[in-house]
Amino acid sequence: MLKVHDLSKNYGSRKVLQNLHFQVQPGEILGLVGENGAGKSTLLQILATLQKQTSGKVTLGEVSYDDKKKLRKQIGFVPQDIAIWDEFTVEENMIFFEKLAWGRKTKEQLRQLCLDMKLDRWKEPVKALSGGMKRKLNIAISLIHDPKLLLLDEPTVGIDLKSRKEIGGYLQRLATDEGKIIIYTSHDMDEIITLCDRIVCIGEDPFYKNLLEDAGKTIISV
Ligand SMILES: Nc1ncnc2c1ncn2[C@@H]1O[C@H](COP(=O)(O)OP(=O)(O)OP(=O)(O)O)[C@@H](O)[C@H]1O
Repeated sequence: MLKVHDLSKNYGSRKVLQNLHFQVQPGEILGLVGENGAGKSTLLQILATLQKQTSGKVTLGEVSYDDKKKLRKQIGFVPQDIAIWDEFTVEENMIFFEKLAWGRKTKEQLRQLCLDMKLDRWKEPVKALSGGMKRKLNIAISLIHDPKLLLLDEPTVGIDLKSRKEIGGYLQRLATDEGKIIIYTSHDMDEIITLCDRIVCIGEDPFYKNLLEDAGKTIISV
C-alpha cells in the first residue's frame, strides 16, 4: 500500500500542497486532477522520489521514502516531458534502459512491451516517430523493471483515441492482474472517469470535484 501522511510542499513562500492524506491499495488506479498549477506534477515527482516534500511522510509497503535506493526499484515514472534518446532506434532505447533497470528482460520481452503499447516501429530511430509514438515508448520504458508503483504524468497527450483506449485497458489489467498501484494525471476527464477507481482533486476550486461526483466517481478528500 502507498501511504501519504500529512504531506506538504512549498516552493519558497508558495504553498503548493498542503497537508495531504491518502492511501492507495495494490490493484487500484488513482486519478489526480486539478487546474494548471494545482500541484499534480509536484506530487508525482515527490512520489517518484525526484523531489523532497517540505513536511509529511510517505511509505510504499514497508519501505519509507527515506530509503530511496530500495524504493526506486519499485517505482516506474512517466514524466510529462518525453525522456528518450532521439538518435537511437526504439530497440536501442529499450535495450539501453533495460541495462539501467534492476530486473532482466529478454529482447523479445522488451519488444512485446512496445507492442502492448501499440508501438511496432522497433527498428526505427526515435526522431522519426510521432509525438504520440514517443509517449508510448516512454510508457514501455517505465515498465521494464516491473515496478510496483507506476506514476504517469499526462501520459496519453497526443496519443490517438484508439491507442489510448488500448493502453487504458492494458493499465487496468496491470492493476487488476498484477496488483500494481497506478497513479495517473490527465486533463481528459472522460479518460479519468473510465480508468480510475478513485480520484484525488488537488486545489481549492470545487469544479473538478463537482464534475466527477456528478459522474458518480469516488473522490478522496485530502
Ligand atoms: N521547481 C519549481 N520551483 C518553483 N515553483 C515551482 C517549481 N515547480 C513547480 N512550481 C510551481 O508549483 C505550482 C504547481 O506546479 P505543478 O507543475 O506541480 O502543477 P500541475 O498541477 O502539474 O500543473 P499542470 O496541469 O499545468 O501540469 C505552480 O505554481 C508552479 O509554478
